[in-house]
Amino acid sequence: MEEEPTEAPLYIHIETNVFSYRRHKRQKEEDIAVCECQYDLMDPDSACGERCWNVSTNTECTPGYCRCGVYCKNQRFQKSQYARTRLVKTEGRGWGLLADENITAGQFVIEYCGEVISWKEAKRRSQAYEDQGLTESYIIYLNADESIDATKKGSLARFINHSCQPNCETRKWTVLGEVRVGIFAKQDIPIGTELSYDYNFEWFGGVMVRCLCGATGCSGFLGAKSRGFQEATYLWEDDDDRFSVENIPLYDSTDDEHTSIPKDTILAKDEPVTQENNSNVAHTTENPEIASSNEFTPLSVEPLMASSDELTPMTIEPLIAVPVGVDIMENGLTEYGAQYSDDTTQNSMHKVARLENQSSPQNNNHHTELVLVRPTPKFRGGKAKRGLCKQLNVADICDRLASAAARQEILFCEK
Ligand SMILES: C[S@@+](CC[C@H](N)C(=O)[O-])C[C@H]1O[C@@H](n2cnc3c(N)ncnc32)[C@H](O)[C@@H]1O
Repeated sequence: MEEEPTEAPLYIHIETNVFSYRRHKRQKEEDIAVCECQYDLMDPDSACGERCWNVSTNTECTPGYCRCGVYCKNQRFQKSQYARTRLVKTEGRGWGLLADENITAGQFVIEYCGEVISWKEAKRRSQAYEDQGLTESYIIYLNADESIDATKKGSLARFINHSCQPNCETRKWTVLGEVRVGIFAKQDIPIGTELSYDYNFEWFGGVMVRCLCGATGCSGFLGAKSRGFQEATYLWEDDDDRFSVENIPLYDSTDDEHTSIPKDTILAKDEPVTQENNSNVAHTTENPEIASSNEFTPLSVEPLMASSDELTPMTIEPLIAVPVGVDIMENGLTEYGAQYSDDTTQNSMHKVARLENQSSPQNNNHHTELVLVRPTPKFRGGKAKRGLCKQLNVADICDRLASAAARQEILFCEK
């Protein structure tokens, strides 16, 4: 079925994300999540294994801040601890990536690296690639604001094809303050098997690609279940809010809305692309000691903006701390307590991360609503800034309401 590669695809091979439109974030010390693991020679899992807090929140340990030191096993993105893989030419689906060793369920296979770009830029590039007649798409969503474009620069993950019955999945991890996207094995994968994941959540919109994955129950097109696809093919009713902003999940791995751009994404004809480490046969990705960084995101959501002359001054309360602590009990339930205080910023962040995380790696089937626990904003002098209350002009607001009933209701309440 598979042929050996004949000619090397053109792209620049990278093993760390490239930041094209903004700087790489610098992690502040107070934002570093420090776990409680301590290496015990007799217990290999003690060095940041499944029981590590950071692992359970999809956060990598920060070197220098983990007591397990060099034994810490939770720095896989940072150390590019990839599975061994190699390129193959497939029939009808271009290049693909094979497992070049037996991979076990849950194993980190490879990071999806590319250029981290804004959502706007992704949209622009997607159109440009399409206009250039490029037939493969390499842009995936990292989060609501950013995408990863592996069209010109990327890791071998860019060659992983879609399947409606995939053996891998994407997961987002926070690494040194940046979100990054990893491909993880959903099941044991024997050597020589083609790797695949479901593009359904990553489709960006645009040209439809007929899916040739061959799976029973194949959805027919790449990303056919994605929001982008449905938006492009569905006739909207006015009151249809299935894809309203409120319904857009916050970021996360296998279940959230990644997006791969439409089909025609690729290299500018006038900008030839080169491949570092150029080889036209197999690329292996075993343990390169290089760091990388980034992740996916969904949806084309136009910001809800109004021009200033349409707006009545409103009371704007800063988002202030919910005065409770939140904890996850061992059984996965959420526990609320009164342990929140100004100096628990780090803890709160950790807890939020833990909540977010429940819907991904180890608990992919358990979707938990995100409970947002925002730390009280700190200001110089250590005092929290409280709400700035401006007076609402209720009559003016009412003037702008189409419904008389709503106007009356508001005026009545205001009285
Ligand atoms: C991220 S690239 C995957 C690598 C690509 N095959 C290559 O040669 O570089 C995504 C593109 O591969 C093709 N592709 C991936 N999975 C496919 C599938 N199941 N059926 C048809 N085409 C597929 C589509 O053209 C898609 O835009």
